[in-house]
Amino acid sequence: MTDARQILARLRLERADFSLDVQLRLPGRGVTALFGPSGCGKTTCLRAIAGLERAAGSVQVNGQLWQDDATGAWRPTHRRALGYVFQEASLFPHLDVRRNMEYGLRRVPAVRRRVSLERAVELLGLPALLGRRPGTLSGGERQRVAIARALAVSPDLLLMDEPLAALDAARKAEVLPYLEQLQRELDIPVLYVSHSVDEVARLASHLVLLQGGRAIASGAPAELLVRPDLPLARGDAAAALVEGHVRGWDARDQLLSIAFAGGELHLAAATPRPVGQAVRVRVAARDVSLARVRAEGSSILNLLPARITHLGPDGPGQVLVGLDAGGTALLARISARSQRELGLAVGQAVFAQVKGAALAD
Ligand SMILES: Nc1ncnc2c1ncn2[C@@H]1O[C@H](COP(=O)(O)OP(=O)(O)OP(=O)(O)O)[C@@H](O)[C@H]1O
Repeated sequence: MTDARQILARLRLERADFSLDVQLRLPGRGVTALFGPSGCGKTTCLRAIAGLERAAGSVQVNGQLWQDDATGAWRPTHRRALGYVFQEASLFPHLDVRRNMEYGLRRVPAVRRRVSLERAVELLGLPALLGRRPGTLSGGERQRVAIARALAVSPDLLLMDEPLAALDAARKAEVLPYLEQLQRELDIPVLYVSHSVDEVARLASHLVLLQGGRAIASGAPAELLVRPDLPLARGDAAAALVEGHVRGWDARDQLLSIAFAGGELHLAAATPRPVGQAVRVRVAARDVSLARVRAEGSSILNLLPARITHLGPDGPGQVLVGLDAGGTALLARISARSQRELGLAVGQAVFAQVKGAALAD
């Protein structure tokens, strides 16, 4: 990584039945998702970076040293320029939305204010809610206030701990576009704890996989999601992330065409998207079948020439197949019988038949 903007953290911490031992080198911009099963240490990592938990090691955020045990440097949490958003918004019930936001601002010197309160209010769509008390807001609205409050302190790093986990699907869908918007509009790096692959696929530009207090992989989501040696590529939820751009929309058939390195994908879509817009498409492994020859007279719209890069068992009677479609990695989950009957082997050219695909955003 040559970019001077980096987040570096070396964190070691021992508990009775848990130990954290990670060395993170993360991009100093964009959204980095910390992903892993319950109890793997995601929250502990975030809290240690914030200085809420005392881990041994060092923390450096885009050139600012927050902790360095080698020199004894330690900035307490209130002197780290960070915003923290929790699963549940912890707002003062007796203050209206504006006062809740102003409360967090008292400690921020005027010279450090890069994001104005008005800007944060506007980015999270809150102008109409400023006079309301938290008790009168929906869960999604409360969480938007919590995010705006964290932004208004002009943080150098925004830490978000499962900010959508307490919301139902409809409220999640309401808040997600705001998270995307603030990512587009503000240049503030975000560490985002999640155990939802959907959120990672949609928001993350970098992904760290944690397991048992260790970082087992760190890299681009599209690469890690399909790595057969990692848990994400296993099981029924496995899906590849295809990065491409909108080529067009067919109004009669309500189909969106997405161009990507391996060809073109057609997705059902009721509304058009601007031509040229960058999009991510999720292609579930179970929605990809394989053929040795180009199928004729098939109802499958998406047929992509690909080469097999990996073959391995994945559960009873199932095989995970890694594919390279013109430089884009895909996964297929097929039956062991099909693999045998088709005589599939690594290196072979096949046609990937994609039955379904969905925009990740
Ligand atoms: N205050 C604490 N005291 C003792 N053990 C703790 C404390 N907080 C967390 N732990 C333990 O440390 C380990 C890591 O917890 P952590 O909350 O970081 O996991 P997580 O990946 O964020 O989990 P989840 O997805 O369930 O929130 C777990 O075994 C947990 O039980």
